Amino acid sequence: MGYAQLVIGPAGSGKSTYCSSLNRHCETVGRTMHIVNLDPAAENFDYPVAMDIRELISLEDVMEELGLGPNGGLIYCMEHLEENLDDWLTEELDNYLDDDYLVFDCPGQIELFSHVPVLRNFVEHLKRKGFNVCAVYMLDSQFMTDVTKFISGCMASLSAMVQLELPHVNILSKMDLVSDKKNIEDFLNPEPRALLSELNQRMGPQFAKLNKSLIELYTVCVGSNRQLHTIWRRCRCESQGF
Ligand SMILES: Nc1nc2c(ncn2[C@@H]2O[C@H](COP(=O)(O)OP(=O)(O)OP(=O)(O)O)[C@@H](O)[C@H]2O)c(=O)[nH]1
Repeated sequence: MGYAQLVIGPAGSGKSTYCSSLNRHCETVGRTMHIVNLDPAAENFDYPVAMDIRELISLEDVMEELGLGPNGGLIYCMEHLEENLDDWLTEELDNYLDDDYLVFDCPGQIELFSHVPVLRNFVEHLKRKGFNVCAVYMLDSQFMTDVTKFISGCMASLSAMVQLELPHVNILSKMDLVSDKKNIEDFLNPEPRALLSELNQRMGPQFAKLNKSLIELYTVCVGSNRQLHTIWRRCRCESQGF
């Protein structure tokens, strides 16, 4: 059985940087892993690319030939990938042996892990090929600096959990940019009533009922799935000067 991480999260949240850090870490501890680029728009890589969606289709070609914009073009590319799961992906996966560890660096379009079924079907295909898959959700630590951003970050991550139905780990990126780390501690294991009271203070009274429902949802999710809790990461990017 092979193993796979699907690295997802909003655009610019640090997915590629995480893949690169993970690669350096594995090199240091003598473990082998292979990083797959699933972003048809990606250009530069700070890690060795084992498999690349751009060998199948590139965003630039799609935009030029079909006259699509960057977002529509990307969805087109991902749907093309979906159509080629049994051909291109299967052939590529055949190069990997049992026990190999693949890390998929995904595009950041939120549609892919909220409602467009491409990634879900991609995961199903990996599972059929004998891979044990988990999702790694990158969240910019700026989402942990106030209650409204925190709720929005949790909801985006929750939507990926519901859509993909995978073991799911949240990782906070860009911790080096947070000046007040104490503030983040407060959000790592928050008290629902305190969250609600803060939300109500931040928003107009007409949102009180919505706020209550959101916090109830948050409480149910955290209660039933401890994985919603966020693991924070101090990204070690010394080589990039962070
Ligand atoms: N300071 C700091 N910057 C970071 C960190 N991680 C990523 N960045 C920067 O954030 C920007 C986006 O990082 P990427 O790793 O390209 O993010 P991504 O999620 O792969 O981006 P897309 O592929 O466009 O969705 C880059 O300029 C990175 O150098 C971090 O831990 N600290």
